Amino acid sequence: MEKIIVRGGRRLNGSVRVEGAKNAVLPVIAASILAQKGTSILYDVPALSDVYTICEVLKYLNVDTKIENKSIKVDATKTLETEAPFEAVRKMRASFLVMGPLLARVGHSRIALPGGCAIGSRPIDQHLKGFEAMGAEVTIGNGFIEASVKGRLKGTKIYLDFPSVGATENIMMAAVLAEGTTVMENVAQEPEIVCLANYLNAMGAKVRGAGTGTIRIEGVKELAGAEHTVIPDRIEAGTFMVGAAITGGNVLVEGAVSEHLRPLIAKMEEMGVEIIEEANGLRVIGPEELKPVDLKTMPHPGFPTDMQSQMMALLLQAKGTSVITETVFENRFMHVEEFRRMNGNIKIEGRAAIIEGPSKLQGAEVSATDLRAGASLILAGLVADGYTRVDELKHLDRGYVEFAEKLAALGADVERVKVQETVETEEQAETEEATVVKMKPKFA
Ligand SMILES: CC(=O)N[C@H]1[C@@H](OP(=O)(O)OP(=O)(O)OC[C@H]2O[C@@H](n3ccc(=O)[nH]c3=O)[C@H](O)[C@@H]2O)O[C@H](CO)[C@@H](O)[C@@H]1O
Ligand SMILES: C=C(OP(=O)(O)O)C(=O)O
Repeated sequence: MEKIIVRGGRRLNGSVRVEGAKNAVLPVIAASILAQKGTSILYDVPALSDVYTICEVLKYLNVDTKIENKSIKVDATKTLETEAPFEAVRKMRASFLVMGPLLARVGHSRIALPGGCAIGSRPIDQHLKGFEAMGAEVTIGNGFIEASVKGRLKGTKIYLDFPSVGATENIMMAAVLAEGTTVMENVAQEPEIVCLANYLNAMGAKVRGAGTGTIRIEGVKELAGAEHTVIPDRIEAGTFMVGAAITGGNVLVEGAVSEHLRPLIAKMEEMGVEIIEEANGLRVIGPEELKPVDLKTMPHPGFPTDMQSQMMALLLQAKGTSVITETVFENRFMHVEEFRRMNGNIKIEGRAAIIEGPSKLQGAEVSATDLRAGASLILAGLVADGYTRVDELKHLDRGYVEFAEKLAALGADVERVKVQETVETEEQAETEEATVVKMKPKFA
């Protein structure tokens, strides 16, 4: 079993470069399926387990991918398969994003139902509503969702009940090859949507309005592979910004785009954190004392749910009471129990978490309940007394490249180790200690 072990007490100093965004690269790789001719080359691709997972899904669909040095070549010119089995979809819900492109290009797709996940039930009704509105017939059975259309999908007007990021992306990818014009309303406005639209347009699509509440797509007959650079990861950037703030450090987060981080910057400044825009990123300087704030997670440009647990770690260090309300996911407070193990003073009331600070955090054995929780527990460990050991790193590896190594380069006392649990009998337990072997992360 692997763990990250942190010893609290060091300030972060120096600079760190953010990777390409996980939540942008996954839909972009899925969109590559739409290219009937030519090869796509994507740049600034992060070495995350999720990227390998989506490439595995593409392999089932007979799409070739080749990862090389932060770039990836995607060739979708062979005859496509249209079925993605559960073993491909279970690791990552974003695998479902292949449905829109398949439906658009070959008129059929059968994808295993993604199933539940640590942060809530996460239905896909809005994706399906969009496909059906464009003329697809959707059936659900035996753990699969099957969608098919005779001929091409038809452009239409679609109003989403909620600005779902995944539904906006999936429907947008379906609509680019539809006959006629599709107008999507109440859509997600996240920077990752704009990144996807730019890639689709580079492939020959006609998408307008991405980044606003209404997207208008004129369907085209064919798309070709294109080159595209993935935007910087605003959540990884935000995580390091919190790292600087929580330790009272001074860190330049290279590649952080202030426009993408407005809600986080606003809240951190309210807390007394100094954030300076520099030519190549954002400099974050932690104050001696942090002020409490209230925040509510919302679709972009509201406060991102993917930064909720990191902000909770920070608010545990603020002097006074803060309230975080989670409105995007129904069950995204699993990390609270883990923070409590570290002596964090947090109460849950429905969708709100009430945080009393400053909590004198103590190192403890904790589990990453999801990928952001993993990062947040490590952040809390940076200021806790003694050693914090975080396990379930498979979640962390979905969203962070070399997280421990990057923190160590900023001066944190942190390392990733492999713990070989060799203890088999009680007798052995008295004589043998678990062996700790330092190792590089799996996806470096
Ligand atoms: C790979 C990726 O980009 N993941 C991000 C994406 O996830 P994802 O695309 O899954 O998130 P959505 O925006 O779709 O989900 C937001 C909310 O809408 C609900 N919903 C969604 C679709 C649907 O058909 N029906 C429905 O009810 C979900 O259950 C959830 O409560 O956006 C989330 C919200 O910013 C982020 O936390 C995730 O990191
Ligand atoms: C919830 C997240 O991702 P996913 O939608 O891939 O589970 C996340 O990135 O925090």
